[in-house]
Amino acid sequence: MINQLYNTSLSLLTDLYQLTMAYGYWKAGKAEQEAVFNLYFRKHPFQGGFTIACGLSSVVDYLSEYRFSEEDLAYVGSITGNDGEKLFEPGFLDYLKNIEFACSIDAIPEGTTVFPNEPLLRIQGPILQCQLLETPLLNLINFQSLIATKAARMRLVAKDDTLLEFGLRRAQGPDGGVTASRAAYIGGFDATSNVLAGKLYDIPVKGTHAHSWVMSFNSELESFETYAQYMPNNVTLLVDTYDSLNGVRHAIKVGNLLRERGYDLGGIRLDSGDLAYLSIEARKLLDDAGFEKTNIVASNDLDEHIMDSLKIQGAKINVWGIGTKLVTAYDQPALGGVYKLAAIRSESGEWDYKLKLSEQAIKVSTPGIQQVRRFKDTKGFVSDMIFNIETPATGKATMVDPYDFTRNRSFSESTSFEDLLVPIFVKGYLVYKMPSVHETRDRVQEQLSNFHKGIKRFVNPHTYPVGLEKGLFDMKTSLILKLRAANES
Ligand SMILES: Nc1ncnc2c1ncn2[C@@H]1O[C@H](COP(=O)(O)OP(=O)(O)OP(=O)(O)O)[C@@H](O)[C@H]1O
Ligand SMILES: O=P(O)(O)OC[C@H]1O[C@H](OP(=O)(O)OP(=O)(O)O)[C@H](O)[C@@H]1O
Ligand SMILES: O=C(O)c1cccnc1
Repeated sequence: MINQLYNTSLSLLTDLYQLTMAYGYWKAGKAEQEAVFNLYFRKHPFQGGFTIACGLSSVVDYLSEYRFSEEDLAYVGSITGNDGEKLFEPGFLDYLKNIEFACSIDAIPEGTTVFPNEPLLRIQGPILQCQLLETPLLNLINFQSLIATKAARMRLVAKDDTLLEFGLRRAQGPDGGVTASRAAYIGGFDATSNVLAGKLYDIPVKGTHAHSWVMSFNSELESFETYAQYMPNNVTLLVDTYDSLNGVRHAIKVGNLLRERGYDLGGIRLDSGDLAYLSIEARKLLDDAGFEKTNIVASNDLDEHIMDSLKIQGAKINVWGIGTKLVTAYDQPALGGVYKLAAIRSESGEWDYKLKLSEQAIKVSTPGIQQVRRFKDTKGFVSDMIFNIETPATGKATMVDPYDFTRNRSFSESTSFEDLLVPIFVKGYLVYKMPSVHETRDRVQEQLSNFHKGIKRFVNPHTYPVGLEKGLFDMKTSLILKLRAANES
């Protein structure tokens, strides 16, 4: 079943309602009408002050193979409605068969720090294609951005310590495990225990051993000696099977044997008990025996908050093994990214801007062909302005807080900036060279270092200013008024 999952075409990795809408567009003769959608989220995960964009590489892979196979079409053709009759006409299946991906996509590169309401992806093309892509694009970006963000939070606490991702066994299925390993690496982890992710994504793989190894021998010491004998260049010994500090003493004995053979004791791993107390005592034992360089690895349901607490308690842990709470994003298992229609090309060739109303201001979508301009000064990034590329500000740019129009900021023409969205596909052709996973990982740290530390704290983080360019704000406001008036009567 699992092999079958990964050998299949993934065009049907969408919700049925995307296909029914696509059918409707096709029947109404609107399939090729040009549309623009934005993919964005409304709130940072983990009550944090930043999010890391991740998943674009999977989007590129997905779209590079985008086509409906004969099997896909046979299945779609077999879907029935409430009356048991086929939902889709053969002519529509032929249309799907001949689909060639023809959209243009602009996106914020993976590894960039992003904020609510900023389009991570902008998709422009035939409305039928844009519609079919809503679900897979959200699936790919939401989860990976969530995990990269969680990992980046752990990196902030770990500082220069080593972070190992151990999550595969607790992950949300095979793909949840493999993509989480990649996103965790991008977010700042150093290695994963997930061998398939290592092979697929060129991520370093690392690991220790389990309790079962120790339990399979008559004594802990014998298990350590045997491990060291066969893998002298990879010895990190799990010491807590029976008694952690006694385990450390056994590890030191094995360390001395290793030294006689020209090797060294790489580390010990603590996996239960009071990790602050045990790591401090273990450090003393190791140092007193001359093993100052031996690592102390800790694992056991860790997250950024426990790590923080352990650091405050003076724990002597310098390698952190983290699984469940990272790869399942335990305290917030989903990023609420959405995909909203922002414009449709009218018959006269003009853009007809679109907006979704809501009772809640935060849920009113923003129209326009959006780009994000990130302004910076000598100390780093200062604010982001979302603007409509069809009506860019000339001269001084004014940015309005979308939730309080009395608050605005102006930027002179000389303020330096960077426009975040870059072309990925132009009318179906890939024009973007995907950076390596290692470059993307570096980008995360480089980006974060340019933001004020207030957005990186865990408790009541500072809200980084993101606003709408005044022209776009005014256009949105008048569209809201127009739609409210039209829907009142
Ligand atoms: N000094 C500490 N300060 C804060 N949290 C800690 C400390 N030491 C361990 N923890 C965390 O406390 C949680 C539970 O640890 P606890 O000692 O209760 O379980 P355990 O050692 O796994 O128990 P068991 O021996 O039954 O497996 C884990 O998430 C662990 O990471
Ligand atoms: O706690 P996490 O952050 O999820 O990290 C992964 C956990 O998986 C292992 O435990 P498990 O009991 O599955 O196997 P073991 O016998 O190797 O300890 C490992 O010892 C960690 O405790
Ligand atoms: O290598 C390890 O120590 C490891 C791997 C997976 C899960 N827990 C621990």
